[in-house]
Amino acid sequence: MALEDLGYSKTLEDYRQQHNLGAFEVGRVAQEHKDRYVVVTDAKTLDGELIGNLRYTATSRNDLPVVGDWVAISEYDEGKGLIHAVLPRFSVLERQAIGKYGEAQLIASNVDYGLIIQSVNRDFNINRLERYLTLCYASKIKPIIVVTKTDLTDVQKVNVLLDEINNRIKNVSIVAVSNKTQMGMDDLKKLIYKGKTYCLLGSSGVGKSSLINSLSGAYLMKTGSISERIDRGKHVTTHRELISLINGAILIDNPGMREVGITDASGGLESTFEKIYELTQHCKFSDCTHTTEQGCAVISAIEKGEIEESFFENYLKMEREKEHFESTVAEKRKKDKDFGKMIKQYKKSKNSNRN
Ligand SMILES: Nc1nc2c(ncn2[C@@H]2O[C@H](COP(=O)(O)OP(=O)(O)OP(=O)(O)O)[C@@H](O)[C@H]2O)c(=O)[nH]1
Ligand SMILES: [Zn+2]
Repeated sequence: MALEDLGYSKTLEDYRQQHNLGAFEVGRVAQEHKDRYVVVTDAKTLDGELIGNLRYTATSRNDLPVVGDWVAISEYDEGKGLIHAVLPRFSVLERQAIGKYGEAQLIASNVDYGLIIQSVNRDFNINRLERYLTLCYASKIKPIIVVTKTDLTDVQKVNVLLDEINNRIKNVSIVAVSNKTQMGMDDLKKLIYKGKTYCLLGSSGVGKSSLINSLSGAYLMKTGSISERIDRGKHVTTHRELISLINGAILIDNPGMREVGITDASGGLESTFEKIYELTQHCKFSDCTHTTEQGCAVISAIEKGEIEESFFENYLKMEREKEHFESTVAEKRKKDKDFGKMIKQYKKSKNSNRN
């Protein structure tokens, strides 16, 4: 596959030349295992390992390749490659590291568009939609909202849902589709662009696997809830994380992506809740808490029906979470720093004892 079809760009090629990486091949990381990476180049698929220098100079796991990364690689043996460098990322998707609150873990990089999926039935939840939206904005991923399973309800109900989304969420494309009847799929396909990378965000069972099948034009994914799959006693046969879509686009679907929640969303909230940020500029008091103050522009907008109260409540909830997350990150950094200091002190005293 040509590198451009995998999403390779002139910016990356310029970087490669400027950093004397021209002697190596370039490829895109399609899978990440413990110490090995499956890398796709224009000619073949390589089983890549990191050169020692890359491993030892990495200051954190985030300096190591993730799915979606572009890397400089050389083939040293049939099908085996050495990864020399990770090219700059234009977007990263991260999530809170499991069991380590306040720490982010990279899931994928260089994603252009995030398809935020919700189904019209019980999954539909506008607050959660804003959560995924914020995650996209924080990750520099352009969001597209996809409402699935429209065949399960009537057109009017779908329109009510679409109105509800349109009232709260501005400047984002919204498409309603059915994987079953393929209704609306042509509209969605118009938003799938050549050489661009997509990811799917949404709860379990909303139809992500079915959508991959619809958008790849192939039966790549077994669908059905986890229990359905266990009943059938079968799992997805081939493990793919970098998937070719119609129109020459790419989709990243790795296990981490399916569990993504919200991590450090600073920056993202300003975009999702732009209207509220605008209003707060007009509050009478600069330290307004927007709860009981006279002259609060937010309260007044809610009273006038200009914004929904639930929209504001979701904003407050997410702001609080963000603050909590940021404070745990700060605490963790401080702890690490204190620990570093302690080690230094210990070494110093050991040295002076020796003298
Ligand atoms: N009626 C209807 N059913 C759908 C549609 N899309 C998916 N389904 C069904 O919903 C169930 C879940 O679909 P999946 O595509 O496996 O959902 P998923 O989001 O990939 O689920 P996880 O793998 O658990 O994350 C399956 O039984 C599908 O057949 C749709 O548009 N209409
Ligand atoms: Zn206020």
